This record gives sequence, C-alpha cells and structure tokens, in this order.
Amino acid sequence: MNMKVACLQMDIAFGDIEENVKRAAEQLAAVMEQEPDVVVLPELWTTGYDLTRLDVLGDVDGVHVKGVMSEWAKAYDVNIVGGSIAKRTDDGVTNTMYMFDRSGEIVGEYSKVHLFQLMDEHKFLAPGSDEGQFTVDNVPCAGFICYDIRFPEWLRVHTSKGAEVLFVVAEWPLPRLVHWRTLLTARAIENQCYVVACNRAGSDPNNVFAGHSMIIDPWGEVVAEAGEGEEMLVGTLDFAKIPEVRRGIPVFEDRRPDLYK
Ligand SMILES: NC(=O)CCC(=O)C(=O)O
Repeated sequence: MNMKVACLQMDIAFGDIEENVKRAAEQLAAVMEQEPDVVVLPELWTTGYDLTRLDVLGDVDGVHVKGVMSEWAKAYDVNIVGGSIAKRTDDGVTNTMYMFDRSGEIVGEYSKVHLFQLMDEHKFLAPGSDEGQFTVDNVPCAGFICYDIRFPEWLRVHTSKGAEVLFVVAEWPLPRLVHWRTLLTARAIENQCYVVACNRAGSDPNNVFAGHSMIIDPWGEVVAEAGEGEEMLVGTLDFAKIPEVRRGIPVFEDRRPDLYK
C-alpha cells in the first residue's frame, strides 16, 4: 500500500490569522492537483510565534480553525494533519495539533508536551500531557511538534504502540538546520518507520526559519526534501518497506524493556 503526502511549507504572516488562512488555502488548492492522500501544515501556522498576543489571537477551544480545516478536508476529500494552532481555554493557551479524516471528522488532537524555552514557549504556553496517536486511511500514525524530536523516548512510546508514520510539524530556525536533518533521520532509522516533517519558511521578528521539510523512509533515505523557501513538498510512502527493514534488523524484537522502558 502507498500513501501520497504533501507538506505545505508556507511562510507565516506574524499574528495575521486571516492572511495565513488565505495563504494556506491557496497552497492547498494548488497541491490538490497532485492528489495527495494527506496534507500537512506547519506549527502555529495561523499566528506564528506572536506569543505576547496569544491572549487575543488564541483560538477559543480551536473552534474557528478547526472549522476551516474540517471544511477543507471535506471539500477536497483529503486527510489533514493540521500543523498546530494556539488553542485558548480557561486553563491557558496550548500549542495544539488537530488531525482530520477525509470526511472532515477530527481523528486526533495533540498538544505539544515539550515546551521550547529558547523561544519563550514556557512563558506563554501550557504543556500538553496526552499522546498524539491517530489513523490515516487505517494506517497507525502519531503527531509531534518541533522540539519534540529531541526526545527520542517520546517518539518511541508511539512506535512501540504501532505508529508507522511520524508526522512532525515545526517552526525550526535556520541556525539549527543540521540538527533538524540529523534528528529527523535518526528518528526514522531507530524507529524503522516513515517520518513526514513539515517546517515553515520565511522569518519573524526573532528568527529566520529553515524550511527543508522532509519525507524520510524507514531506512533513513530521504524520499523528498524541500529547499529553504515556500514550497509544497510531495512524496509517496511505500508501506512494504517497513516490514522489510524490520525483518532485516529486528530492533523491536531485540529491545530490552526489562532494563529500560
Ligand atoms: N518551535 C520549536 O519547538 C523549535 C525547536 C528548535 O528550534 C530546536 O532547536 O529544538
């Protein structure tokens, strides 16, 4: 079985939700000509890191943008891994990813559990505590947000439970591009699964972002990689590769959970 995935590596207008919804809608319309099964958006794609204004910009219970993405999924008959948005509740603001199936139903929700202090997330956001498991066209998947990829044990929790595709959404800055590429590749190799990573392009008042969205196979080979600018990255996952790689090097059989979790 194959699955065609598309990452919308968009530039994000700082704090301008209306403009960002327009930009995402334009990229989505264009990429649908290639008939992907799944479309992935970047981290905080409606607001960017406009953290000091999240009390105003945060989407109350995610209702507004959930509605927009649900309509897109239905209209295009496509699964959407909805990047993440600033979700506002009485308990604070979280960096939250929503996943939609082709009928526009929400099939997953995940709030970033590791807050990135270097970009002040801990001052403005509340951490999540739930796992990001979901299925796309019956394939078990999991969602992660940016800094999460530095915590291999968190991704392993999900692959131990069967996830075959790890979707990563990000606003990863250019100075650490080497970490981005290396960590994503390592996560694919050690978990012997697909990694689909959608970063943003462009810059905000504090950072220049790396782009370089990537699709990596279970052997660690790059299926597709974007450049630094705005781009729609499309690639095909071939699920026959997962058992092939796992038969060759049976990492999951050889683990010693009696010594470590
Ligand atoms: N938005 C983020 O979580 C950025 C993480 C990052 O840049 C890193 O180096 O880790």
